Amino acid sequence: MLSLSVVNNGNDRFPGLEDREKLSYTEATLHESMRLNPAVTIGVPHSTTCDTSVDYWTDVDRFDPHRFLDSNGKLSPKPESWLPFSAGRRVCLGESVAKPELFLAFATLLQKYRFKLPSGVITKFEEDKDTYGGLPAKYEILIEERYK
Ligand code: HEM
Repeated sequence: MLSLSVVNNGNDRFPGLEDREKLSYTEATLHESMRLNPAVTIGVPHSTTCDTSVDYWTDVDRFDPHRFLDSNGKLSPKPESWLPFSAGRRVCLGESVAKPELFLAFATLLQKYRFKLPSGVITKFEEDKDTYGGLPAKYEILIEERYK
């Protein structure tokens, strides 16, 4: 598995789409984030879709990017129960645009910054009940520059 620091190669370039296949863990992390907190709600509570159903995933509420990787650390084929872009007639027409864009933004942020939890802060993966659209509940994070 290649790390973002290898892609960084002395901080002289941003991650590109050519790195996508090599950065399987980064891609798997995005998949897992979208499984638990999809960016688009589809008119039914996310808890009723198979992305978060105990019938389709082991330890369904645990954040674990490894569920999208094979034994060699490569990205596995997309599971049928992974549906942040929906499926069938109403499938998202922008999936092939959104996924590479998300990869570039996420990989660039992770390459430049280190994201940490301040001591004593606990992550909250449940939805913020005060906002519409399934946004995650608010909690503090620390962001540090990796290279100065
Ligand atoms: C992370 C980003 C995105 C996610 C998670 C997402 C997810 C979805 C979902 C779940 C639906 C189905 C909604 C429903 O059935 O009610 C949908 C529909 C759609 N999406 Fe996206 N989307 C994303 C980005 C985009 C982008 C960037 C575009 C355009 C370039 C796009 C274009 C569309 C269109 C046109 C539909 C309607 C398809 C139809 O009903 O015929 N989406 N999207």
